[in-house]
Amino acid sequence: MPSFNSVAVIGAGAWGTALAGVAVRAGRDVVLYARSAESATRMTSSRQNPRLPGTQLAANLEITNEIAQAARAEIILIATPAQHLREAMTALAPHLKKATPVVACAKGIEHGTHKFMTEVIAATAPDATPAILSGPSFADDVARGLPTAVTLAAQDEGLARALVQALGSSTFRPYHSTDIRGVEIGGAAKNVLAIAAGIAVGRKLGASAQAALTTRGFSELARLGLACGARTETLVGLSGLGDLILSCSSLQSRNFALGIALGRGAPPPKGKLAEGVFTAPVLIELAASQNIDMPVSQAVAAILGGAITIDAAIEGLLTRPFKAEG
Ligand SMILES: NC(=O)C1=CN([C@@H]2O[C@H](COP(=O)(O)OP(=O)(O)OC[C@H]3O[C@@H](n4cnc5c(N)ncnc54)[C@H](O)[C@@H]3O)[C@@H](O)[C@H]2O)C=CC1
Ligand SMILES: O=C(CO)COP(=O)(O)O
Repeated sequence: MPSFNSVAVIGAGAWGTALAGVAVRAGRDVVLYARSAESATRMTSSRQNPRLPGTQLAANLEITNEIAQAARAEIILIATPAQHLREAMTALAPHLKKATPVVACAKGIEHGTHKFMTEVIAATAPDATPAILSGPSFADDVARGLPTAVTLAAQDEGLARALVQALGSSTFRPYHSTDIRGVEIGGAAKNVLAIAAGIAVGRKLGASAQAALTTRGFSELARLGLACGARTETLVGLSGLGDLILSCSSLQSRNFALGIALGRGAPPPKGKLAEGVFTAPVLIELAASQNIDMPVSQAVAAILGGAITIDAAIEGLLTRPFKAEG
């Protein structure tokens, strides 16, 4: 099993900064890459990141604006938004050493190409080794050192284990897997379903409806996952059901919070990345291409796209024909 000592995190937003802290806690040499030279300089002197208020950056965390410096690390974690992954990888790829593990930490599916996160990595850096990290984990919780568990998948089980050893600690517990596709489908779909759960809460449909929507949401996530080759144990694990439960029930979730605002007819929270908005149209295109019925995700995509009102979408879901559970 390889052993790794250095980690670079690309993307100095909330999640990238929290993950950089994780790697420091695990005892690695860590560099955090910020795209803007100005924010790299500011973070270096203030030891704060406005995207993660209240978190003191570790004294030994290096912050850089030089992509070539970041590319020298033995492990790369990419924590940009999903739709920015290709751009970040394109800048990084020419500097990477062969076979460097590049771990996708974003949750989404690429517009236009329908590519999952590790597929974008493989397309932009064919000599790198893609992996994925996903699970129920708010950046703020992770940055505060609260206990969290996630799934970390790579095609090669030995590599997945080695990445877990390099990043894991008592408060950040990755479970290793080789089911890359299962991990990335769970992370992408849960954001769309969290918007639906938020809408139900914002519309005051009640706790029972919230539980029913979350469960039926899981059912469609699992249908798509299985059609795409994911394993059941992944779909019911941390990166699937675990993250879905968190995001469909916690006000900390930006996707859930967006749904609540929509349900109330209030303006969406400002300056907050809600990946489900970008994932919804691609997710339903992907589902259609696999002949998979995803009524809840379809309703979210139609609401976000302005094709249907929230009331009409709710009516549509409630009047679907009765059928066997599954
Ligand atoms: N915030 C959270 O609690 C969690 C977020 N995630 C996922 O992580 C991803 C990022 O989310 P956040 O960090 O919360 O968003 P954010 O909006 O706080 O930060 C995104 C960062 O990416 C940077 N960025 C954008 N394009 C870039 C590029 N080409 N090169 C380098 N940096 C670039 C931006 O400058 C910004 O600093 C999303 O896919 C999200 O779903 C996953 C787990 C937890
Ligand atoms: O992915 C997350 C928790 O696992 C963060 O959720 P939001 O992006 O909805 O805030």
